[in-house]
Amino acid sequence: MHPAVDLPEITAQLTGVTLSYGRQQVLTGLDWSLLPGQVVGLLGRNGAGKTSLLEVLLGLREARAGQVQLFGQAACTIDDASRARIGYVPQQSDLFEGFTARQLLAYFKSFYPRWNEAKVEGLMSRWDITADKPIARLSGGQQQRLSIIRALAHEPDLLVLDEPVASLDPAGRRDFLRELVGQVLDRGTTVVFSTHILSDLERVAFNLAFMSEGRITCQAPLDELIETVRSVQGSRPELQALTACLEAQRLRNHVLDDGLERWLIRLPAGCEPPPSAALQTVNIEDLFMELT
Ligand SMILES: Nc1ncnc2c1ncn2[C@@H]1O[C@H](COP(=O)(O)OP(=O)(O)OP(=O)(O)O)[C@@H](O)[C@H]1O
Repeated sequence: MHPAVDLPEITAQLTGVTLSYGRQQVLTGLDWSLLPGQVVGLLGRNGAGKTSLLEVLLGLREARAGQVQLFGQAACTIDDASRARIGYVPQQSDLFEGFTARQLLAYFKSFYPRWNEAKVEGLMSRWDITADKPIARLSGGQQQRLSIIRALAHEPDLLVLDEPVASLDPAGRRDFLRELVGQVLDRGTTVVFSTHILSDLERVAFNLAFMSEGRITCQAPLDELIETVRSVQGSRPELQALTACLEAQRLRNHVLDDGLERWLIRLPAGCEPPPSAALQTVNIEDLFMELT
């Protein structure tokens, strides 16, 4: 008999998730898992379904089919103690505009067993948010920062951010990313956030999850993708033979005007293809264009 192994609890697990709005199918049998301490940048074109996916993940929207588990419970019926382990910054800020920042934070503090006042005070002063001004009179970027502070304050185990940096200036984005990384290193928080700003992802070398046609089509650390994904051109039989010989996985293929094809392939770890294979390296923008 094997000794019992203490496996870490999976933060979130989605299996065969399907979601439609009327006749429009947005999630199509999507599988995804998030592990403790993972920082995942969710990438997809406008309208790909990122917000819908994050809402389903959090149990805010019910999938038509499939299973969504959060901390080992069904996401739609999660208990209060587990819900308190989640921090969420939605794309549309839901701050109460009549409140001041101080009133808003005091209100939310009352819901959580854990609340890091020192972190709140530190971020409020570093991010230049006036505590006693009505939220409606803060700028869009300041409101977004306040929303991020609110989500970080109770030290969540899962932090979900839907385009959190959209209205932040470059200095604000850099500071936010530093805070995010600090959060993960200090507490092992699982973080998932959607973004269109690829340079921010390059700075932190997160895991990237690419969304296309209602599914997560590829997820891996950025540096691993840069190391292993290649573009190659040739006739279909040549490319078939090459990928078989290298034991590579085909991620995408395009038929070119001259009858040749261009394939995006993923090499197995440690594979060193011969120079004659003429493989081209790719960058993060190529990955976005090809995989979303
Ligand atoms: N409440 C809704 N009712 C009907 N259709 C919706 C609803 N919410 C989203 N959609 C549609 O579902 C699709 C996916 O939308 P979603 O907002 O999830 O995409 P997204 O990837 O977050 O987009 P973006 O990058 O532009 O924010 C879109 O075609 C959108 O029009």
